[in-house]
Amino acid sequence: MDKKLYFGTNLKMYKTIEETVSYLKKLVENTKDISRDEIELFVIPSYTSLSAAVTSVDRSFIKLGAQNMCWEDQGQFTGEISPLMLKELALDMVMIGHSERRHVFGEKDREENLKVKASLAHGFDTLLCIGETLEEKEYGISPEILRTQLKVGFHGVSREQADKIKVAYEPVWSIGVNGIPASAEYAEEMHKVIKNCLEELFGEKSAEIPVLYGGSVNPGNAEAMIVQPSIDGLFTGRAAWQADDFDKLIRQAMNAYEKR
Ligand SMILES: O=C(CO)COP(=O)(O)O
Repeated sequence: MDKKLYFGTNLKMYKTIEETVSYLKKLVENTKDISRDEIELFVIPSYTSLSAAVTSVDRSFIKLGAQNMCWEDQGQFTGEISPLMLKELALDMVMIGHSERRHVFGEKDREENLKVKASLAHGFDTLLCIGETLEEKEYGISPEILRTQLKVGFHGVSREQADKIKVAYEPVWSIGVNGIPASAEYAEEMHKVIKNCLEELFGEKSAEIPVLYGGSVNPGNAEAMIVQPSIDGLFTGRAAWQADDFDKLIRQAMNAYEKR
Protein backbone atom coordinates (compact mmCIF):
# COMPACT_ATOMS: atom_id res chain seq x y z
CA MET A 1 0.00 0.00 0.00
CA ASP A 2 1.46 3.38 -0.95
CA LYS A 3 -0.45 5.26 1.74
CA LYS A 4 -2.04 4.45 5.06
CA LEU A 5 -5.83 4.20 4.93
CA TYR A 6 -8.02 5.39 7.80
CA PHE A 7 -11.22 3.65 8.88
CA GLY A 8 -13.34 4.97 11.70
CA THR A 9 -16.82 4.76 13.08
CA ASN A 10 -18.84 6.98 15.34
CA LEU A 11 -21.31 4.97 17.43
CA LYS A 12 -23.42 8.09 18.07
CA MET A 13 -26.13 7.46 20.73
CA TYR A 14 -26.23 3.73 20.07
CA LYS A 15 -24.95 0.67 21.96
CA THR A 16 -24.92 0.00 25.70
CA ILE A 17 -21.65 -0.54 27.59
CA GLU A 18 -21.94 -4.28 27.11
CA GLU A 19 -22.74 -3.97 23.41
CA THR A 20 -19.83 -1.58 22.88
CA VAL A 21 -17.34 -3.89 24.59
CA SER A 22 -18.44 -6.95 22.65
CA TYR A 23 -18.42 -4.96 19.39
CA LEU A 24 -14.87 -3.74 20.03
CA LYS A 25 -13.57 -7.18 20.96
CA LYS A 26 -15.09 -8.70 17.84
CA LEU A 27 -13.81 -5.92 15.61
CA VAL A 28 -10.25 -6.36 16.89
CA GLU A 29 -10.46 -10.13 16.57
CA ASN A 30 -11.77 -9.89 12.99
CA THR A 31 -9.24 -7.33 11.80
CA LYS A 32 -6.16 -8.49 13.72
CA ASP A 33 -4.45 -9.89 10.63
CA ILE A 34 -4.50 -6.53 8.85
CA SER A 35 -1.21 -4.71 9.42
CA ARG A 36 -1.60 -1.47 11.33
CA ASP A 37 1.11 -0.02 9.11
CA GLU A 38 -1.49 -0.19 6.34
CA ILE A 39 -4.54 1.02 8.21
CA GLU A 40 -5.52 3.02 11.25
CA LEU A 41 -8.76 1.90 12.82
CA PHE A 42 -10.73 3.98 15.31
CA VAL A 43 -14.05 3.79 17.11
CA ILE A 44 -15.84 6.62 18.90
CA PRO A 45 -18.26 5.16 21.49
CA SER A 46 -20.69 6.92 23.82
CA TYR A 47 -19.25 8.58 26.95
CA THR A 48 -20.77 6.01 29.28
CA SER A 49 -19.01 3.17 27.44
CA LEU A 50 -15.58 4.78 27.38
CA SER A 51 -14.13 3.56 30.66
CA ALA A 52 -15.08 -0.05 29.88
CA ALA A 53 -13.98 0.37 26.27
CA VAL A 54 -10.43 1.53 27.04
CA THR A 55 -9.60 -1.60 29.03
CA SER A 56 -11.41 -4.06 26.77
CA VAL A 57 -9.12 -4.03 23.73
CA ASP A 58 -5.46 -3.82 22.78
CA ARG A 59 -5.12 -0.21 21.74
CA SER A 60 -2.33 -0.94 19.30
CA PHE A 61 -5.12 -2.36 17.08
CA ILE A 62 -7.78 0.22 17.64
CA LYS A 63 -7.84 3.85 18.70
CA LEU A 64 -10.69 5.06 20.86
CA GLY A 65 -12.19 8.51 20.88
CA ALA A 66 -14.79 10.73 22.52
CA GLN A 67 -17.68 12.25 20.60
CA ASN A 68 -17.27 15.76 22.02
CA MET A 69 -15.41 17.70 24.71
CA CYS A 70 -15.63 20.97 26.62
CA TRP A 71 -12.80 23.48 26.05
CA GLU A 72 -12.39 24.21 29.76
CA ASP A 73 -10.54 21.92 32.18
CA GLN A 74 -13.16 22.41 34.89
CA GLY A 75 -15.87 24.78 35.98
CA GLN A 76 -19.56 25.46 36.10
CA PHE A 77 -20.43 23.62 32.89
CA THR A 78 -23.21 21.23 33.84
CA GLY A 79 -23.47 18.28 31.50
CA GLU A 80 -20.07 18.81 29.87
CA ILE A 81 -17.00 16.55 29.87
CA SER A 82 -13.57 18.11 30.35
CA PRO A 83 -10.25 17.26 28.66
CA LEU A 84 -8.89 16.17 32.06
CA MET A 85 -11.70 13.64 32.44
CA LEU A 86 -10.93 12.20 29.02
CA LYS A 87 -7.20 12.17 29.81
CA GLU A 88 -7.96 10.15 32.92
CA LEU A 89 -9.29 7.46 30.55
CA ALA A 90 -6.15 7.69 28.40
CA LEU A 91 -8.26 8.18 25.31
CA ASP A 92 -6.49 8.51 21.99
CA MET A 93 -8.78 10.85 20.18
CA VAL A 94 -11.44 13.52 20.44
CA MET A 95 -13.96 14.27 17.72
CA ILE A 96 -15.02 17.90 17.38
CA GLY A 97 -17.82 19.49 15.40
CA HIS A 98 -19.75 16.45 14.24
CA SER A 99 -22.66 17.48 12.03
CA GLU A 100 -25.16 16.47 14.72
CA ARG A 101 -23.36 18.65 17.29
CA ARG A 102 -23.50 21.57 14.87
CA HIS A 103 -27.02 21.09 13.53
CA VAL A 104 -28.96 19.44 16.37
CA PHE A 105 -27.18 21.17 19.26
CA GLY A 106 -26.31 24.46 17.57
CA GLU A 107 -22.52 24.46 17.94
CA LYS A 108 -20.74 27.17 15.98
CA ASP A 109 -17.29 27.31 14.36
CA ARG A 110 -15.99 29.55 17.15
CA GLU A 111 -16.80 26.87 19.76
CA GLU A 112 -15.31 24.13 17.60
CA ASN A 113 -12.12 26.19 17.46
CA LEU A 114 -11.96 26.45 21.29
CA LYS A 115 -12.48 22.69 21.52
CA VAL A 116 -9.90 21.90 18.82
CA LYS A 117 -7.29 24.05 20.60
CA ALA A 118 -8.06 22.48 23.99
CA SER A 119 -7.94 18.97 22.55
CA LEU A 120 -4.56 19.59 20.89
CA ALA A 121 -3.18 21.32 23.99
CA HIS A 122 -4.01 18.17 25.94
CA GLY A 123 -2.29 16.01 23.35
CA PHE A 124 -5.29 14.22 21.86
CA ASP A 125 -5.51 13.24 18.22
CA THR A 126 -8.17 15.66 17.07
CA LEU A 127 -10.75 14.87 14.43
CA LEU A 128 -12.52 17.97 13.12
CA CYS A 129 -15.72 17.22 11.21
CA ILE A 130 -16.87 19.67 8.57
CA GLY A 131 -19.55 19.70 5.90
CA GLU A 132 -22.06 21.90 4.10
CA THR A 133 -25.86 21.72 4.35
CA LEU A 134 -28.03 20.97 1.32
CA GLU A 135 -29.06 24.63 1.14
CA GLU A 136 -25.43 25.74 1.09
CA LYS A 137 -24.67 23.17 -1.62
CA GLU A 138 -27.58 24.44 -3.70
CA TYR A 139 -26.34 28.03 -3.39
CA GLY A 140 -23.05 26.75 -4.82
CA ILE A 141 -21.07 27.82 -1.76
CA SER A 142 -19.82 24.44 -0.48
CA PRO A 143 -16.13 25.37 -0.98
CA GLU A 144 -16.59 28.65 0.90
CA ILE A 145 -18.36 26.85 3.77
CA LEU A 146 -15.67 24.18 4.02
CA ARG A 147 -12.89 26.77 3.92
CA THR A 148 -14.62 28.80 6.63
CA GLN A 149 -15.10 25.77 8.88
CA LEU A 150 -11.43 24.84 8.45
CA LYS A 151 -10.02 28.35 8.85
CA VAL A 152 -12.07 29.12 11.96
CA GLY A 153 -11.85 25.57 13.35
CA PHE A 154 -8.05 25.52 13.11
CA HIS A 155 -7.44 29.19 13.90
CA GLY A 156 -4.42 29.50 16.17
CA VAL A 157 -3.32 25.89 15.62
CA SER A 158 0.41 25.68 14.90
CA ARG A 159 2.10 23.72 12.12
CA GLU A 160 3.79 21.59 14.79
CA GLN A 161 0.35 20.40 15.88
CA ALA A 162 -0.63 19.29 12.36
CA ASP A 163 0.45 15.69 12.96
CA LYS A 164 -2.29 15.36 15.59
CA ILE A 165 -5.07 16.49 13.26
CA LYS A 166 -7.54 14.56 11.16
CA VAL A 167 -10.42 15.98 9.13
CA ALA A 168 -13.69 14.25 8.28
CA TYR A 169 -15.69 15.69 5.40
CA GLU A 170 -19.30 14.78 6.05
CA PRO A 171 -21.81 16.66 3.91
CA VAL A 172 -24.80 17.24 6.21
CA TRP A 173 -27.25 16.13 3.50
CA SER A 174 -25.51 12.77 3.11
CA ILE A 175 -25.58 11.64 6.76
CA GLY A 176 -27.95 9.21 8.40
CA VAL A 177 -31.12 7.34 7.44
CA ASN A 178 -32.42 10.22 5.31
CA GLY A 179 -29.02 10.97 3.81
CA ILE A 180 -28.37 11.01 0.07
CA PRO A 181 -24.92 9.48 -0.54
CA ALA A 182 -22.57 11.94 -2.24
CA SER A 183 -21.09 10.86 -5.56
CA ALA A 184 -17.43 9.92 -5.44
CA GLU A 185 -16.69 12.71 -7.97
CA TYR A 186 -18.35 15.34 -5.79
CA ALA A 187 -16.61 14.02 -2.67
CA GLU A 188 -13.24 14.15 -4.44
CA GLU A 189 -13.87 17.71 -5.61
CA MET A 190 -14.60 18.80 -2.03
CA HIS A 191 -11.64 16.85 -0.64
CA LYS A 192 -9.42 18.80 -3.05
CA VAL A 193 -10.83 22.06 -1.68
CA ILE A 194 -10.10 20.81 1.84
CA LYS A 195 -6.55 19.70 1.02
CA ASN A 196 -5.80 23.05 -0.64
CA CYS A 197 -7.06 24.92 2.38
CA LEU A 198 -5.06 22.72 4.76
CA GLU A 199 -1.97 23.48 2.69
CA GLU A 200 -2.63 27.21 3.06
CA LEU A 201 -2.93 26.72 6.81
CA PHE A 202 -0.18 24.22 7.54
CA GLY A 203 2.16 24.30 4.52
CA GLU A 204 3.91 21.05 3.73
CA LYS A 205 2.85 19.64 7.12
CA SER A 206 -0.64 19.40 5.61
CA ALA A 207 0.48 16.29 3.72
CA GLU A 208 0.36 14.46 7.08
CA ILE A 209 -3.30 15.33 7.71
CA PRO A 210 -5.66 12.52 6.70
CA VAL A 211 -8.98 13.63 5.24
CA LEU A 212 -11.74 11.03 5.58
CA TYR A 213 -15.06 10.94 3.77
CA GLY A 214 -18.21 10.25 5.77
CA GLY A 215 -21.94 10.22 5.08
CA SER A 216 -23.84 7.05 4.08
CA VAL A 217 -20.65 5.11 3.35
CA ASN A 218 -21.77 1.57 2.53
CA PRO A 219 -20.56 -1.51 0.62
CA GLY A 220 -22.01 0.00 -2.57
CA ASN A 221 -19.89 3.18 -2.54
CA ALA A 222 -16.86 2.41 -0.35
CA GLU A 223 -14.69 1.31 -3.28
CA ALA A 224 -15.49 4.32 -5.47
CA MET A 225 -14.73 6.64 -2.56
CA ILE A 226 -11.45 5.12 -1.38
CA VAL A 227 -9.84 5.10 -4.82
CA GLN A 228 -10.18 8.89 -5.11
CA PRO A 229 -6.73 10.44 -4.78
CA SER A 230 -7.74 13.01 -2.15
CA ILE A 231 -9.74 10.61 0.05
CA ASP A 232 -7.55 9.01 2.73
CA GLY A 233 -10.17 7.05 4.60
CA LEU A 234 -13.80 6.34 5.37
CA PHE A 235 -15.70 7.57 8.40
CA THR A 236 -18.72 5.34 8.64
CA GLY A 237 -21.86 5.26 10.73
CA ARG A 238 -24.61 2.69 10.21
CA ALA A 239 -22.70 0.40 7.84
CA ALA A 240 -19.99 -0.17 10.47
CA TRP A 241 -22.05 -0.90 13.55
CA GLN A 242 -21.82 -4.68 13.18
CA ALA A 243 -18.21 -5.81 13.58
CA ASP A 244 -18.49 -8.30 10.70
CA ASP A 245 -19.86 -5.65 8.35
CA PHE A 246 -17.14 -3.15 9.26
CA ASP A 247 -14.43 -5.77 8.79
CA LYS A 248 -15.80 -6.62 5.33
CA LEU A 249 -16.06 -2.96 4.37
CA ILE A 250 -12.43 -2.34 5.39
CA ARG A 251 -11.16 -5.30 3.35
CA GLN A 252 -13.32 -4.35 0.37
CA ALA A 253 -11.94 -0.81 0.44
CA MET A 254 -8.34 -1.98 0.89
CA ASN A 255 -8.65 -4.35 -2.09
CA ALA A 256 -10.15 -1.66 -4.28
CA TYR A 257 -7.39 0.75 -3.27
CA GLU A 258 -4.67 -1.77 -4.09
CA LYS A 259 -6.19 -2.63 -7.46
CA ARG A 260 -6.93 0.96 -8.55
O1 LIG B 1 -22.25 10.65 10.81
C1 LIG B 1 -21.60 9.75 10.34
C2 LIG B 1 -20.33 9.35 10.96
O2 LIG B 1 -19.98 10.27 11.94
C3 LIG B 1 -22.06 9.00 9.15
O3 LIG B 1 -23.21 8.31 9.47
P1 LIG B 1 -23.88 7.33 8.38
O4 LIG B 1 -22.75 6.53 7.76
O5 LIG B 1 -24.83 6.49 9.15
O6 LIG B 1 -24.54 8.21 7.35
